[in-house]
Amino acid sequence: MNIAVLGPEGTFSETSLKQALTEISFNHIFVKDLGDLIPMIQTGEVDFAWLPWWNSGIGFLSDKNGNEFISQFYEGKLQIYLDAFMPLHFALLGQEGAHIDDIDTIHVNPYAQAICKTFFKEHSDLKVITDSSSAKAAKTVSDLKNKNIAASASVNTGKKYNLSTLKTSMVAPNEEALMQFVLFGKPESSFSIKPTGQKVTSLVIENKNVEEQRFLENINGVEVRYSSHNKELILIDIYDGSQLDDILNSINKNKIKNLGQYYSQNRPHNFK
Ligand SMILES: O=C(O)C(=O)Cc1ccccc1
Repeated sequence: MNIAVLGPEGTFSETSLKQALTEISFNHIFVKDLGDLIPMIQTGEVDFAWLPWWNSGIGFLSDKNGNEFISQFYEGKLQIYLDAFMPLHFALLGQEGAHIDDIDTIHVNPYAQAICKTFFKEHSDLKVITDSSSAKAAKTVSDLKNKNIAASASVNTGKKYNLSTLKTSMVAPNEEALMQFVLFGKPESSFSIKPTGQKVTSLVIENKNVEEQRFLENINGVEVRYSSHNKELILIDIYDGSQLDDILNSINKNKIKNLGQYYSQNRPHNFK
């Protein structure tokens, strides 16, 4: 089984994929950009791909053109087969011997600035350069060998690229950066794994005429997440035994797309 995932070696995506799929053997194929994952599925180059989908700090993720992946799932023929939640520990990494006060430039993935808001507010003098992934940022900084340039990626990824840790966490305590990754593919793909975790059905609903968008709420035990860019899309995750009728009655549903029923790993309890 081939799974496309964001590279190079050491991305948060790769780490979470390996943690989520310990039971089965698979090959991972690295892509350079998150925007490459959906096309890899559509052209049939791979059957499955692993995508960072939603984050507790920034909501649904978008590609570099600003298109939310949830919109692309809503419009395309894609299904979720599994998901997993993992906290992100962005560390500040630099050359060996560098001191945090030496740093004037930082390489980050496109989402780190929004996720580590407090850090970047407190260090507004830093020049920020965006790379396609945290591991790409670490690799670039390692190759540059300049004591003034740092990267943000995990501590382990720093070790992989011979960088030392200048600060173990760039995520402020009040910014718990929980990331939801999903394994997705075409609806006809077959995938079997021993079920663990919470059984979930995800629906995307076009929600026209909604005045006020909230971020995440729990209505009668049903978790509802709102897309922030595309004001018309909401995601509803239904758990076994939940009351969905009230919600479906309370929204003006034009179209519903079922993204599939799957098992969810490490889903936080406050989602239920
Ligand atoms: O850059 C990485 O390491 C990724 O796996 C992608 C990603 C996207 C958003 C937050 C953290 C990681």
